[in-house]
Amino acid sequence: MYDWLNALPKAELHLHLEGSLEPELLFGLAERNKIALPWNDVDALRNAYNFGNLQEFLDLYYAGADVLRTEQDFYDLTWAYLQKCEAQNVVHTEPFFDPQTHTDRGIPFEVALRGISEALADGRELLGISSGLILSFLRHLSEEDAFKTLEQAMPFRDAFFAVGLDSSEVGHPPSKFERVFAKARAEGLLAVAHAGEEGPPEYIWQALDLLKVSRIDHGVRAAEDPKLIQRLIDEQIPLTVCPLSNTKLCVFDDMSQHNILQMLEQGVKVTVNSDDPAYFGGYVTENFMALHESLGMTEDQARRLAQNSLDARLAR
Ligand SMILES: Nc1ncnc2[nH]cnc12
Ligand SMILES: [Zn+2]
Repeated sequence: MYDWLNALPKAELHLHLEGSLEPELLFGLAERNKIALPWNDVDALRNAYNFGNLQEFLDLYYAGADVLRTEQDFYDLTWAYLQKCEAQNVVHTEPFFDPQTHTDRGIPFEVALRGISEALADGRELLGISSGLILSFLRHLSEEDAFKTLEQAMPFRDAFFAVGLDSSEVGHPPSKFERVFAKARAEGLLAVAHAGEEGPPEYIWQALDLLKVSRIDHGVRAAEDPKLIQRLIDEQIPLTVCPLSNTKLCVFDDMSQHNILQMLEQGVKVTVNSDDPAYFGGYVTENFMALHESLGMTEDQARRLAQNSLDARLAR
């Protein structure tokens, strides 16, 4: 089944580039940039990948991203991810880039963006993988900070097709960024947002009504609100679901409890994605495989999930 799932053409619509930083590359970049790490070796770092919730993961994820310093580092990170895409027949990808993770440490916006954009261009040319980049705001930071980030991005407007919203969800509702998203949309950017990962269904309503998103990232807590589920079905709003992420971050205690196939059968436009594959134990194919092993996902269901991902592409 693994090889069959791997060969299925698919799109990835929920991937944080910083979350694809494998421990081996992390150690390699630390050595190249002469950065001392708090872990003795790759195995010690991997052993730290035990998370009780989203925040515990984010603390390690931001610490890991500190090894990314130069344009070449961002190129290497993105290129390594694209090679995984090629190996798993991911024909199209729409990754997130969180500039604040880097600008707050003194890395210029354009250094990170240039490395990422060059790798995506090479991915198109050399691997035939189409892509579009999402400028994502860190929601634990202020509205003012997000406005500043949007302003920094404007000289590079054409490098992005959408804005997104990620990081610590609870306590940072979409409403906090209503005005920033309005400005981004006025610039012609589309909008997506993480909502209903750890946060309540109300955050999904806000993302739809206040941020006017075209897609919801995660959204698994929509299942608690039948009216919301009906709206997602009626309007065919895609959810970018990340099964291995949800179990690693204890959104579900076990994969056997995941609700993605239930939503699929209800008619919700759900897709399968890897979120932060280096930290959660696998890329897109491993996420599909986990659904097969723990939930009995059939080939027909896998085909529909893959087709949903191709239908839900926003970058052209
Ligand atoms: N799963 C996730 N939720 C929110 N922010 C993130 N940043 C990276 N991964 C994330
Ligand atoms: Zn995410």
